[in-house]
Amino acid sequence: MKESYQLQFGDNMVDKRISEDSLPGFKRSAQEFMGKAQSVSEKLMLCFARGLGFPDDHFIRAHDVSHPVAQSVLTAPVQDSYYRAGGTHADWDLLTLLFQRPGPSGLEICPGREVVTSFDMGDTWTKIDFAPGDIVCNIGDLLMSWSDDRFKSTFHRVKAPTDPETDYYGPRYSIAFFNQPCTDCAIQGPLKKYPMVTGEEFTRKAMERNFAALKAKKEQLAAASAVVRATSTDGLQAGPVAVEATA
Ligand SMILES: O=C(O)CCC(=O)C(=O)O
Ligand SMILES: [Fe+2]
Repeated sequence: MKESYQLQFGDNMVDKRISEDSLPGFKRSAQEFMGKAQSVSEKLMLCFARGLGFPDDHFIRAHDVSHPVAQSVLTAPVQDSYYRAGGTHADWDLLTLLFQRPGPSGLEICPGREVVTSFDMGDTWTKIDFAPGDIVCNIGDLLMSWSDDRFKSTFHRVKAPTDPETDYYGPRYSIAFFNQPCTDCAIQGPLKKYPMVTGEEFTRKAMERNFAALKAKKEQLAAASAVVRATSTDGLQAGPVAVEATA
């Protein structure tokens, strides 16, 4: 089971906040946390902008604080599934900051992944262990596109525990801070490899692509399990025939 609570800056949260009565102090500490996550993001945005030859505030202006979404994700282990949080994916935003306490494992990344492999077949995964105070920063598809593919988005997954010796089986809490672009910003890399799109167009297309990929993956899994069912049914039918033959 996976449960998540989403927080945003500004008016988007009016009427959606957990009330002060039910969780005293939560609003204040959540806002403080988001402000800090935003300022870490802006420092990174400045570095990436400089690296690409853009003005220092190029990405910062395109990520007005009324747009980013911080998503707090609570996941409990699904022991019979290879995937836990949402399967293999790259985020579609500019940068994602990941926060979690040391201990609960699961996050794995695939650095330098060759895009030629289909989804995660044959990929090599690296486990990420968090030390106290660590923040993991994943590059998203938006930065990949905005850098003319110079910075590759990070494929990652949260894997279900399979090894009692090394894996964590308890409830898993993590916070992802997604830096999503303003709807009206103009997105194009310095080399103009891709046509210019607005933040709204980029996000809409990324969502469409992700949902199509998810649908294709589900269909592929359904087809694979149909083959397994058919094979095991064949096996059952072969049993009595063999018994009859030997009887
Ligand atoms: O829970 C995590 O560590 C990662 C979550 C994630 O990849 C996502 O929400 O996009
Ligand atoms: Fe992610």
